[in-house]
Amino acid sequence: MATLDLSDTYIVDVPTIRPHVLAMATMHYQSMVIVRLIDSDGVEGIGEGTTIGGLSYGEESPESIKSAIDTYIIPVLQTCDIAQVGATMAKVAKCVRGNHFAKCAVETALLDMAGKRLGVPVSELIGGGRRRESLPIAWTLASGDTARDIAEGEEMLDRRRHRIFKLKIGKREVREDVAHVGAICKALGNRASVRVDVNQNWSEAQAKLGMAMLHDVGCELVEQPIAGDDIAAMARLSQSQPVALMADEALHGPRSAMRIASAHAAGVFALKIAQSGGLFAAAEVAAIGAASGIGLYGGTMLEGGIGTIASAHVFATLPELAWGTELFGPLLQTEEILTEPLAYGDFSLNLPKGPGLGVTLDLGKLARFRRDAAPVLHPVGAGV
Ligand SMILES: O=C(O)C[C@H]1C=CC(=O)O1
Ligand SMILES: [Mn+2]
Repeated sequence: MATLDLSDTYIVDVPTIRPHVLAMATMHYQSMVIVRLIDSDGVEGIGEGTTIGGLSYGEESPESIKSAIDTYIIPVLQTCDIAQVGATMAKVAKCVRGNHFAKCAVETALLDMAGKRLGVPVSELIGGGRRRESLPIAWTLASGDTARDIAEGEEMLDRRRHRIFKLKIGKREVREDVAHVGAICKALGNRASVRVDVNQNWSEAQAKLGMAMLHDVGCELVEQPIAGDDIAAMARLSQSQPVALMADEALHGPRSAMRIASAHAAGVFALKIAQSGGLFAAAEVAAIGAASGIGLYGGTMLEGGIGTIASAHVFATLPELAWGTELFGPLLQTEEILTEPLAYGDFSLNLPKGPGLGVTLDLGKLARFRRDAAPVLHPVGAGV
């Protein structure tokens, strides 16, 4: 039996190394919600709930994630034996609808504590346990400038950090975007895999044209070309276009995964722990995808070190991960908020072997970056 003794939730704003240009927002910093729990035996757990661009990506914002945790989820935890993670999260699900990012942050912290109590990594508490020690890591080229993206891609190849590149498109005219992708495919040639993410910004007609043209210039995968709730149109595109369609914003946990799989509306799933509603739910999405012959990809919400390693623990349990992962979030930030940075190298991320998540929060950095204690001055007009 373990009861919750102490908890706190922080919004942490860390600048990005360069502007990150997406169809719906340009990021100059990343805002992460960090939760810390300490139980009656003094065992500590940490979790993260992070979205992109305030409310421009999804239905939860950093502020709503913090408020859902503090106001509604922590009081439920106070009534539970938090050593029983599954039972605790089932009770949370009964009391709090939706709020997947907030639930994911809390479930992460509970699993971190459970792993520490049992002396095993979190990956051993998911599915059949860990099957791989490292994961391939893609990088997103999204400076907004083709020449700069090519130079960045070359640098990543030289440093053996990434050889899978995702390009963010959907903001410009379709033909302009395809020219940008074509130039990058030509420059990086057969040394890299080039994919795109449209973040829902095309109409079906634009997607039909764009996907056909993207296939012709050598792009291997098109992520969420149209609205994620238009499953029928996703199915038409996925079944008619030669390039693979990956579902991202369309996926909100096992039931949405089942709907997309049944409709043959995607060839690939972008697995995300936060969008799925937690680590267990993400593993269920993966199982539905795998059983339906859908390729799997380990996605990110550009989390920092905690959310990134939590995702890695889940992805490391998967038998097949045909499209690799994009767990590069901490590398997009100027500083990591962990005492030891995550182990990137040789195009991969290596998993920690220690109990729980296997990472430690740097309390000095937390104090420096937390929004309430150290307000950050953002450039005027930059926003998110
Ligand atoms: O997939 C998304 O839409 C979010 C994210 C993942 C990589 C990146 O650059 O943005
Ligand atoms: Mn995406």
